[in-house]
Amino acid sequence: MEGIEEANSEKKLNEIYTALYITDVVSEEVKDQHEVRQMEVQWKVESNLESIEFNDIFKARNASKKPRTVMTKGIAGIGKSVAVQKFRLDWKDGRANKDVDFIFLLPFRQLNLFIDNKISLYDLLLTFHPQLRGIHDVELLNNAKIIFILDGLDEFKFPLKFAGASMTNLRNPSTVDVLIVNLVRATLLPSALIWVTSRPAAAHQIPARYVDRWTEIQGFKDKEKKQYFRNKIHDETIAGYLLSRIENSRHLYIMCRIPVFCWILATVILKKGAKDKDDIPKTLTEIYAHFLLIQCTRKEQKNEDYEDQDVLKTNKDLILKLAELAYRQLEEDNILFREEDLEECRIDIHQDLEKSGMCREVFVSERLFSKQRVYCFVHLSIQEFMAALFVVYSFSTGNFEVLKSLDMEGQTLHHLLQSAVRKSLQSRNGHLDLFLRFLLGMSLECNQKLFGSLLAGMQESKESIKHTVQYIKDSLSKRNQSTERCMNLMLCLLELKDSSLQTEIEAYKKSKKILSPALCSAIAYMMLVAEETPDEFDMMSYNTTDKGRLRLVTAVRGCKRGRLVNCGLDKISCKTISSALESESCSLKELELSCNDLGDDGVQELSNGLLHRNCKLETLRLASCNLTGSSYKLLSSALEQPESNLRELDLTNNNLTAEGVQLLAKSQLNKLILAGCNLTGDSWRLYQLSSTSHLIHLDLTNNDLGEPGVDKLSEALSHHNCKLEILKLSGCLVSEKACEVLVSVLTSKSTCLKELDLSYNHTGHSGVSLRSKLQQRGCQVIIDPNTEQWMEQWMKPGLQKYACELSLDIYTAHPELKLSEDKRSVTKGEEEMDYPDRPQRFDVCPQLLCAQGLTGRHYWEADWSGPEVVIGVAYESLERKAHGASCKIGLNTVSYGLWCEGGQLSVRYNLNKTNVPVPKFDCSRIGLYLDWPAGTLSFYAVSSETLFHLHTFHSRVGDPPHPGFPEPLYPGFWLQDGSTVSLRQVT
Ligand SMILES: Nc1ncnc2c1ncn2[C@@H]1O[C@H](COP(=O)(O)OP(=O)(O)OP(=O)(O)O)[C@@H](O)[C@H]1O
Repeated sequence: MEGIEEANSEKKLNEIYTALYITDVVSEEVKDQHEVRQMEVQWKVESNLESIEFNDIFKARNASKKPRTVMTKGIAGIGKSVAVQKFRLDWKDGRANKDVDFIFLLPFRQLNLFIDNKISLYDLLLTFHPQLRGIHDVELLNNAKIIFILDGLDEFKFPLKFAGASMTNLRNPSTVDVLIVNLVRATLLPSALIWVTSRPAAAHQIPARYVDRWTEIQGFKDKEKKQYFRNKIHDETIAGYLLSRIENSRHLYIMCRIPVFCWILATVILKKGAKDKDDIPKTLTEIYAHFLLIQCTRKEQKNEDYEDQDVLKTNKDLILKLAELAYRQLEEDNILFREEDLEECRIDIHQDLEKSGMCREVFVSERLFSKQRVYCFVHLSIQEFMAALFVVYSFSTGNFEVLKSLDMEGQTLHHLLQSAVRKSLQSRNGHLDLFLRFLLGMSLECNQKLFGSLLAGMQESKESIKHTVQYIKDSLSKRNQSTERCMNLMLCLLELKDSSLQTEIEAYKKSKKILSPALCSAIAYMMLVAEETPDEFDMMSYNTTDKGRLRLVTAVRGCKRGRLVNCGLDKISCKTISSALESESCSLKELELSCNDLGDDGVQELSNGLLHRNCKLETLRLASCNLTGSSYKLLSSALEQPESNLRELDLTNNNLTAEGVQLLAKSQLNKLILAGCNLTGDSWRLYQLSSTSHLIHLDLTNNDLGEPGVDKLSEALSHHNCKLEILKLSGCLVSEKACEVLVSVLTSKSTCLKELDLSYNHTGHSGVSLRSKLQQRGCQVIIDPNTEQWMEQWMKPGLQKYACELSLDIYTAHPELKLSEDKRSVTKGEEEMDYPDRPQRFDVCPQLLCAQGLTGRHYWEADWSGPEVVIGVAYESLERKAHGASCKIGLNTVSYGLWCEGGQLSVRYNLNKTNVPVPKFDCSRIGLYLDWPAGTLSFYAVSSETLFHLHTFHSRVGDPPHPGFPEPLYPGFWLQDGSTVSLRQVT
């Protein structure tokens, strides 16, 4: 086979070798983070993971010490064996690793053959490298610089037991598994370097403590995919056509990162190219079926047109014998066969193998050992394909005897497929995953046609396919399924051309069931490979845990609008998002990351993507993300890029410094939201901001600008550059006097302004006058009723202006909650109060609500003491009589809560729990700010007059401009025994 068999000719290997993308830092300790990135690279290999030159695999990186043992993982056919051969060849040709004395390549598939005998490491090396015979002094090996390459751990049939006794002597015989264990744990040849390769599911057989570096082969990047096909298909037209077809199909495009798949596809296309280029096979089964036909015609009908059915008829016997061999050996987990194995399947080594005009290339003889010949299929995936063919054929001819090991519970196709799914799920190393995909593919009527008379006996199968699809979906929902298994099951559905997949993903969204992290990985992957993806991806519509959400992040690159609000995103998620932004094919234009504690580290990661020339983002929302000064520096450098597309930025509820404002002033933004950013009248840069020629919409809601601020803004508004059309100064301490300044500026010259929001200020008569004057010029001015009552209230600084009067509602109080006379304080004791039964009373949960259902903007504070309390809000529909999560504040979709317990604080909504950073001061006073129309609820720890932002929830039930909460919200509390909560008078 190309790259392996023919590469016995080294020239061939140098010719066909196309650069592989190998990445670092895939340690088991960061497995979760890795899985996210793993999917990321599966989508498009152009991720921001650093790549490694494989010849440098043993070099120290980032000041760490040189690794002794390197594990390289990679899925089937990704190029592990080719990579290690090229590594050895480059060394042999003096192109790399010149200081190394010996490289010993020991493929596990061949090591299997030694398992029955005891052999010393020295003799084992002699068997593989007879040239060593001249070296009698074993000490020489001990002192030499040696690299052992142990290729294909997944193909080793025997467990590696690392707890066994050590051996140190090269000449002492032992079983080959013991030799490997001692090499890896450095008791044998401690100074030798070890490179192990494996398919992912089997890599864990070497404990993480013995592995110094984890790497992964990710396959071909885009450039290399193209290069591979151009090298392989010399006809420019066919190559160009194939590449454009691949680029148009997400599924094919993703598959083509896998070299073996490229090879098979190229072989098929080369043969079909002249004949039938409009019909590019798409699923794995289709492609391998075509490949089989081509292999069969290689010898006898080179370059001649052939009829598929004739080929199958002529070669039926041999195909079936090979298929039987493939299946029998797969059952045993065998990939190398001896002559007796072939004879058992009636394969005549001389005739059939010689003849293999039909299948010659499917076999390779490895005459490694003088006494025995061993064979294998040219690639394991072809054995997996042939094995599936044997199973389907046997089933179609009613030969159930040979299918005994599948433990079928009946004799229908559904029973067959179901037992195959079950078996593959039980497999320890995933060795039946690909087999299963082929088996399912072959059970489709449309694919059976490809096999003509071979599968003529198959019955109508639609019902069975329906049952099987359901069985796979049920298996996917099981909580203990690993990511790899889930992924394979999803790919099985693709192979079955199951059109309900998208509907299924929608059903997962609506389902009350908690989606496991593994299922989330699979869902994200499927969203990426789906030919049609939704315009919007809203993370909160999936019912899962933080871990699940981290896995879902990858899906963001497949849509135009990504909403990842309140998702507990961290630095790693930002890296994933960033690499999406860098990708040429990512169409993300709107990204909402509000209410995640990203901090400066998160923005640092994000800025790589924002700075990238491929970034197409137009809108970025980072409200309540705890950003500080350095975040603004990073953001502004991204915004200043001439090619930046970003036009809308929301920084609501972050602490924005004057320097931050100055930085943003240089941007090309059209819309900037700086609500609640702690700006004051002294933030003199405001002038700069509003006089930039790009800005059309500026929202400064809830900043204490006062007169000095309005003065500066007025100056900006009179600037000839100012193009502002919407200006929001709601809750900005705009007094009547300050408003007069606005009147004089805005009425003295022409203005672009179309909307001016002056609500929650005391603008008095000037406000009324401004409104009528600007109305005539086509500008809408929003002001509050001009009443004395509110005058004082709206001119209070900060959130105090929204202070509201609350009282505890005794009719909702649990019987063990004792209220104070003034209904502003509550304590949980053990004694039951004599409260009358009420439908609104909490019977089980020690909880109560306030009497006021809030809409509009409101601020209130509560003091708490005791072991544990929950402070939050709930809709009236919160359950009162039930046990469990449906009635407790914060554990369902109808309430939000801050849990205060000992020194810890966490916020909860439904399944989401986010620990919030605890400030240094005592957190016994909590402030809550509800902006009901905007759909935000913020929690603060209050110390003297300072508010420390803890967390903001964002409800986006409706679409802008009315995004807020759907119903009034009632403040409420849950108390543990001995705890007290008191509502404070906010002045
Ligand atoms: N770098 C490469 N350049 C060109 N072709 C490649 C490259 N790597 C792999 N191939 C093609 O893919 C085939 C499979 O590669 P290889 O056997 O190395 O995969 P593998 O990762 O070892 O797979 P498995 O886990 O199934 O053993 C090769 O025979 C060759 O045709």
